[in-house]
Amino acid sequence: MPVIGDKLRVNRKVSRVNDMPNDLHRELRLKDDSRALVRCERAAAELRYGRPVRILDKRNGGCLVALAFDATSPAQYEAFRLAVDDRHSLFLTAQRADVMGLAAPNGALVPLAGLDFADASHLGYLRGAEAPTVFEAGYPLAAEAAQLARLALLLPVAVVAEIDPDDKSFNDALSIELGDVATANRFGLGHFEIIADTKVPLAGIEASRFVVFRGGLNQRDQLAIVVGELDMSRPVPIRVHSSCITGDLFGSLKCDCGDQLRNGLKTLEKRGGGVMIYLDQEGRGTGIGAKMRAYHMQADGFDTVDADAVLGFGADERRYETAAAMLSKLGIRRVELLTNNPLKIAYLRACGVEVAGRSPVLGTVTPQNEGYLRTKAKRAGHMMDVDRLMAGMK
Ligand SMILES: Nc1nc2c(ncn2[C@@H]2O[C@H](COP(=O)(O)OP(=O)(O)OP(=O)(O)O)[C@@H](O)[C@H]2O)c(=O)[nH]1
Ligand SMILES: [Zn+2]
Repeated sequence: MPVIGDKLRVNRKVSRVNDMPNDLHRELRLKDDSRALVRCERAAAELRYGRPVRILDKRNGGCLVALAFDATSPAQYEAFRLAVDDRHSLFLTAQRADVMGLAAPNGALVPLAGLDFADASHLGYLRGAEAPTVFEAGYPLAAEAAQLARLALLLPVAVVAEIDPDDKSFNDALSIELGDVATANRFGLGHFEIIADTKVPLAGIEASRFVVFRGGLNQRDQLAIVVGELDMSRPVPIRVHSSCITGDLFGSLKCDCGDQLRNGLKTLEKRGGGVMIYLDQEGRGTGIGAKMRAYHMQADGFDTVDADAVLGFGADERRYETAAAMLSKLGIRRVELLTNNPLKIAYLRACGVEVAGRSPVLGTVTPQNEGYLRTKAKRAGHMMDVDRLMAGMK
């Protein structure tokens, strides 16, 4: 791959730009969409440190100041409460509101006046919280705050207060604009460069290369493992796998991910060639922290979907623009997808990938993962017959 060549080209460009200061400024200026992306990334970092962020509705002149409750300390909560004169509310997603018995399809805003940090925690994400008697329907600025928290891999629960856009008390808070998170998601996931393409022989699969992509949201590096030779004249066998640290790496018995990863690679090898796209989407896009909190509830009998809903998440928070962009960069248009998940097929198609066929990819049923597999089949429509799998094991 011409990675070193690419680097040289970039260096030549930089030195040319250095000779011409005006062009340098033009090169470094951000375009509108990437401005939204960078605003979101910076603001997400602020939220993770428990700092407030302003969300502006430029069209209607509104302004909301928000904290991600998940990353807020009691002291930060108290400072915020004082700064907004107790006019703060907790924004809960529609899923969390539903768990609490509130009919709020756009999410719910629960006034927090008089409630302390522990009360707010109960309302925000803990189990068995009593439904509040007073709440308002959510609105887009508040929902944007929760989406930004989600982007920061925090629970989608925001402490919010409306302020006058000219209010100076939050002057040093970073601002995003309404709609920025959607723009960031759209724009941020489609732009990739291959920065390395290196042979890494795997046990039993010696002909494999690790291709590293850079770009997208947070400029996070993403990985494709190319097995054997790709035959582009036919649909290319592809596994799009979301990371599961517990299963892929440590052999957790609670899911089938590790088996699917290894069986998927074996299948690609048997077919003579294919690609494993390994996406940085731990816990169906909720992050390892939320996934472990959800596991904690599963130990008490919640299934995987209900546990995620308690934390405010939808049944599947993943996105596949990244996978589509990686496939396109590899020159792959038509694929045979190794999956049991009908939604994954639908999402990839919606992102422009031509899914010409599907093959199942299965793992072993264990006493610890049986419930999880049944839930996948029952609630997410996975094409997998758990009883047959178990009968086959006997
Ligand atoms: N939130 C949450 N995520 C989980 C749980 N168990 C596994 N996961 C995540 O679920 C995802 C599974 O990803 P995949 O194997 O790509 O996809 P899939 O939806 O099972 O579909 P297949 O293509 O048929 O395997 C990974 O991101 C895991 O980390 C759980 O109990 N809760
Ligand atoms: Zn797993």
